[in-house]
Amino acid sequence: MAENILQFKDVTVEFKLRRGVLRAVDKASLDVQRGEILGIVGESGSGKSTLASTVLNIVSVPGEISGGQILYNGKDILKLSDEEIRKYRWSDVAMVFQAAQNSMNPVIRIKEQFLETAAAHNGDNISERDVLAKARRLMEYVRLEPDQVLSSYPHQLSGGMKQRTIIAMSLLLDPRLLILDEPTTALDVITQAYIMDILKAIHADLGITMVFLTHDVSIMGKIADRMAVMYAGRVVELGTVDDVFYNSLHPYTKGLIHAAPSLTDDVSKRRPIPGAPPDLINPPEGCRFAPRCGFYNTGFCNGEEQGKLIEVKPGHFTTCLEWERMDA
Ligand SMILES: Nc1ncnc2c1ncn2[C@@H]1O[C@H](COP(=O)(O)OP(=O)(O)OP(=O)(O)O)[C@@H](O)[C@H]1O
Repeated sequence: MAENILQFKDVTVEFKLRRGVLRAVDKASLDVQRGEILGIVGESGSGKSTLASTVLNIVSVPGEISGGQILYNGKDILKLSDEEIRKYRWSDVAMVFQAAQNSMNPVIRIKEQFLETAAAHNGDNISERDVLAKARRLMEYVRLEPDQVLSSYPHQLSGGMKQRTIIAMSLLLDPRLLILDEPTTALDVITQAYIMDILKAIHADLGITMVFLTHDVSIMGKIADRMAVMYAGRVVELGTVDDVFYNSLHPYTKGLIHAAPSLTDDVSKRRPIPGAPPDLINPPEGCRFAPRCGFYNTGFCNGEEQGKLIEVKPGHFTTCLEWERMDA
C-alpha cells in the first residue's frame, strides 16, 4: 500500500465574517501519497487554496482551522512549536502561491530573494556562497540562464520566467512536498505547457511529492497521477486521473469535465454546469451540489449524501450516494 506523506483528516476552516461564519473548508479528508502528483480541482471558491494553506498553518485572517488534523509524515503540524514550524516551512513543505509571480519583492534582485529565503528558514546556516551555488543549479533546472536571472530585478523578467524563478526558489531547501496553487493560470498556453514540462522533469528527477491546485480540469491529465475534486468546501471525489475522468462517480465531476474547454473538441458540445455554487455561510443541507444536479428530484435522489468519501471501487472514492447510476 502506498505510504502517505500528508493526510488531511476532517479539516474545517472558518472565516468569521460580519454576515456570519463562512465555512470555506468543511470536514475535508484527503491523503497525499509519497512521490505522487496529486491534482486538486474545483471551481473558484471551492476551498482549494484555503485547504492548501492549512498545510503550512497559514490560513489568512480572519480564518481559522476550527477542526481536524493535518498530518505530515504522521505528525500533527498544528502541534509544532513556532521554531519547528519555521523550519518545516520551505524545508519540508514549500508552496508556490497563486499569482506568486506578482508577489516578488520588486526592489531587490533575484539573488537577494534566494538569500533572504535561506536566511529566514534554514536552521543549518548554509553559507551565502553555497546558497548562490545552489540557486545557480536550480536556475538551470528550470531552464533559465543563472547569471542573467539572478542579477535581475523581477520587472526585468517575463511572467513565465518569474514563475520558473519562483519554482526554483521553492526547491532551495530541498522540500519533500511542493504545493503549487494555479502555477500556470496567468500564463499563455505555450508557457503553461513549458512549465508543466519542467515540473514533470523535476518530479521525475527529485521524486518530490507535488500537490497541484487548479480550476482547469483539462490540465490534470497532463500532470497528475491522482486527482481530488472539491465542491463548496468538501472533497467530493478522489481517484486516479483515468478513473475520475472516464468513470466519474460524482455528477459535479461529470459537469466539470463536460464544461471544460478542449483544443480538440467541438465548442458547441461544451455544457456549462447550470446555476452557481452555494453561499458557504448558508449552504444547503445534505448534498451541496443537489440544487445544480440533474439527478436531484428525479425520483431516486433526494439530496442526501454519504457525508464523507467512501471507497466504492478500489482507490476510487465519492460522496455521492447515486454513484452506480452515474453512467446512465
Ligand atoms: N481572507 C478571507 N476572508 C474571507 N473569506 C475568504 C478568505 N479567503 C477565502 N475566503 C472564502 O473561502 C472560500 C474558499 O476560497 P478559496 O480561495 O480557498 O477557494 P479556491 O477554490 O482556492 O478558489 P480560487 O482559485 O478562486 O482562490 C470562498 O468562499 C472565499 O470567498
